[in-house]
Amino acid sequence: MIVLDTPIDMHLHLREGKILENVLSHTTNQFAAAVIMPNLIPPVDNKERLFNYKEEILAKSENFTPLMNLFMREYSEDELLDLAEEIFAIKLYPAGITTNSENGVKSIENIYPVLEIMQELNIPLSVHGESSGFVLDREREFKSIYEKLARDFPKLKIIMEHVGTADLLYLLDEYENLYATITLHHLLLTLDEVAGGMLNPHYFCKPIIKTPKDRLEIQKFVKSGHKKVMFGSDSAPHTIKNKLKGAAGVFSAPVILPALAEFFENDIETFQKFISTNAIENFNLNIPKREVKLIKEEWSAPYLVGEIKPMFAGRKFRYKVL
Ligand SMILES: NC(=O)N[C@@H](CC(=O)O)C(=O)O
Ligand SMILES: [Zn+2]
Ligand SMILES: [Zn+2]
Repeated sequence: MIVLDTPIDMHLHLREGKILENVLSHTTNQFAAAVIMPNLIPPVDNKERLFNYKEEILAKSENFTPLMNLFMREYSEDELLDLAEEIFAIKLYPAGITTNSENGVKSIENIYPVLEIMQELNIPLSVHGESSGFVLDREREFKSIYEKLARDFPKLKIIMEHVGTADLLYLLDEYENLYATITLHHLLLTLDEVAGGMLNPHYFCKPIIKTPKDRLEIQKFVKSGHKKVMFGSDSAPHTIKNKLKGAAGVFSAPVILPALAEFFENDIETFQKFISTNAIENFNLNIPKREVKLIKEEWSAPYLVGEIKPMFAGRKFRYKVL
């Protein structure tokens, strides 16, 4: 049996209404807490929307702590003073770069005053780091922006979300204030699973899953137990209908712990760091303790959750969440 202490998903999309109802238990079965992304329509970028969204999640879950993120815009100091205790971080989406990011940031300079205040108030910055260049180069092209942000705001904790390009990981040891989340799909898949055979739209996401070399480096960082590397699923449900229209996002929530248990087999200590301890220590998180257990028993991933097709649909795993 594997016993995990207080697993945390540091990057999660739950949506609202019916989709939220369908997907939420797949996360709360496995995680004590999750960082909830704010890219709804309209975005979660004010107190009322934040409170209502958190309420909706709490009303439909038990023993689960949603750590709320705000959608980046030009906030005033008063707004942030009021909200600082209510949020985990503020999420920066470059405008138009991913799902529901049309209201995102057009020029990073515009939000420098906000970043200044966040640094003062100790509010972390979460970033979807992609340029608008060639699809495989977008994360690499964002590297200099991460470096500039890290230098200009040395006390601001900056999370490079869903890192899929090895080059970004090397920044972790160069800049004290940079952190990274890693998804299940960037850890286990390559572009071959997306487009190497029959096109698999269910594995299409931003940033796009990259090369075997990137995957190998990501796996090395994760296996090393690097303190600044944290699990963030970026589980991003879209209905099959929308996936077939080209929506970006992998719905991985149902299979996370069984898949990671196989990946980490025999190294539960590193599994524990990646899935919880690193995040708790990096961000001084205070989450009610909850143990999650896996037993060594064959388990099949669901084919369908509502109208959403999960990652590894129907695949057999050697571990089952109790
Ligand atoms: N990762 C994705 O491809 N999609 C996410 C947005 C995001 O995290 O960029 C979504 O909300 O669907
Ligand atoms: Zn993103
Ligand atoms: Zn995301």
